[in-house]
Amino acid sequence: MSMASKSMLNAQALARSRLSYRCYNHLSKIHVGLGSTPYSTKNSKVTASHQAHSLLSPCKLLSQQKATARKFSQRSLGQDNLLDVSVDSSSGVATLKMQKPPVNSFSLEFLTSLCINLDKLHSDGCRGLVIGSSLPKIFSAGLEITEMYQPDEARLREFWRTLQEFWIKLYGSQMITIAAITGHSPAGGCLVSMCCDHRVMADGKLTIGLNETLLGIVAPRWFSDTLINTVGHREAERALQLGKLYSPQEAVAVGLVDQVVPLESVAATVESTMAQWLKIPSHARHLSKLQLRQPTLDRLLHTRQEDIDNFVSFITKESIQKSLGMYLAALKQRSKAK
Ligand SMILES: CCCCC/C=C\C/C=C\CC/C=C/CC(=O)SCCNC(=O)CCNC(=O)[C@H](O)C(C)(C)COP(=O)(O)OP(=O)(O)OC[C@H]1O[C@@H](n2cnc3c(N)ncnc32)[C@H](O)[C@@H]1OP(=O)(O)O
Repeated sequence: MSMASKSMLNAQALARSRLSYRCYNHLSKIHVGLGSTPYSTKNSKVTASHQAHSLLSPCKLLSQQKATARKFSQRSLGQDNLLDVSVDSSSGVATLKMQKPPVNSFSLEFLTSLCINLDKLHSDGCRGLVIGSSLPKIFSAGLEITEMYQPDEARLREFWRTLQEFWIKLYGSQMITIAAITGHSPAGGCLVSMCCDHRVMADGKLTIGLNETLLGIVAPRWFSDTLINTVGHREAERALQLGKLYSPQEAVAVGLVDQVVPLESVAATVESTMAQWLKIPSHARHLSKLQLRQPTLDRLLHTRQEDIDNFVSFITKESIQKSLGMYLAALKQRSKAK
């Protein structure tokens, strides 16, 4: 699709959009709440009135996110249930499974839904969060490349702002966060898992890493900061330049993931790790996390607009668009050849 026709479609979508945030929120299968509020769990049933309650209850949203949801909700209407979220009533631990076939790539709508759900879980008082995937062999393929290829600029800006928002929320989250990496986790997928406090990866023919340079693009500073904080400066230096995708065994050896276990043991390992973390006084644990992560968070928080401008100016360069186009074509070709 040409840039002009993509812009026109986006303009039409914006003009048509009459949907409220409440409609948007129906996209996610979420019924959460703690204490006296009803919620859906593996252990408890959800009644119709419970569902109505959770769908109607107001969420704490930044005004930016509300605007995003209103602006672009039309496009996301065809995609149901991007996330499967449940809360265990006894432990207060939420499980959020990404289910956006084929590869859980982060589009604007998906990122918005993730932000909304993080806010909701936090405001409902969840103590822990497990992030996983419902798709076999895929954690997440990272950013939706078509968001960056021949983009509409307004949408591109919103896309990046929402990614920043998601990273800020997750990296500094008060909840104990554990990534259950049961599939490939390149680029943005790796970033999301690195935002978590602990990573459990399935063994097998899977890869994880920041491979941006293989696409001809550069991981922004906050991606590389996150990697440096995870694996150390020297390893990050090599990995970022080479666009290194690690096998699970390589990833555990450099500390990119904390545990590698057989696929069938991932859930139990995550559960027992979470149980251990839950024993630590929450306030002290979160403050300790922030002591280490706040400087990294601040770096982006103080330069958000500049970061968006840099991203837009970089990604819309003709040479970068050409690289992205070639990478996308190669992906499609490989997929067709299977
Ligand atoms: C000095 C100046 C500095 C300035 C810096 C400023 C700003 C920074 C600028 C830019 C940074 C932007 C950051 C980007 C981070 C990213 O996340 S980019 C995305 C990177 N992701 C990848 O490279 C993963 C690509 N995908 C794969 O390798 C494989 O799909 C997989 C994940 C390993 C799964 O393999 P599998 O065999 O199961 O599936 P297929 O390959 O067959 O794919 C199925 C289907 O999905 C499509 N697809 C795959 N990944 C993506 C994607 N990320 N986005 C969109 N579409 C994707 C694939 O094309 C197939 O489609 P189909 O052919 O239509 O079936």
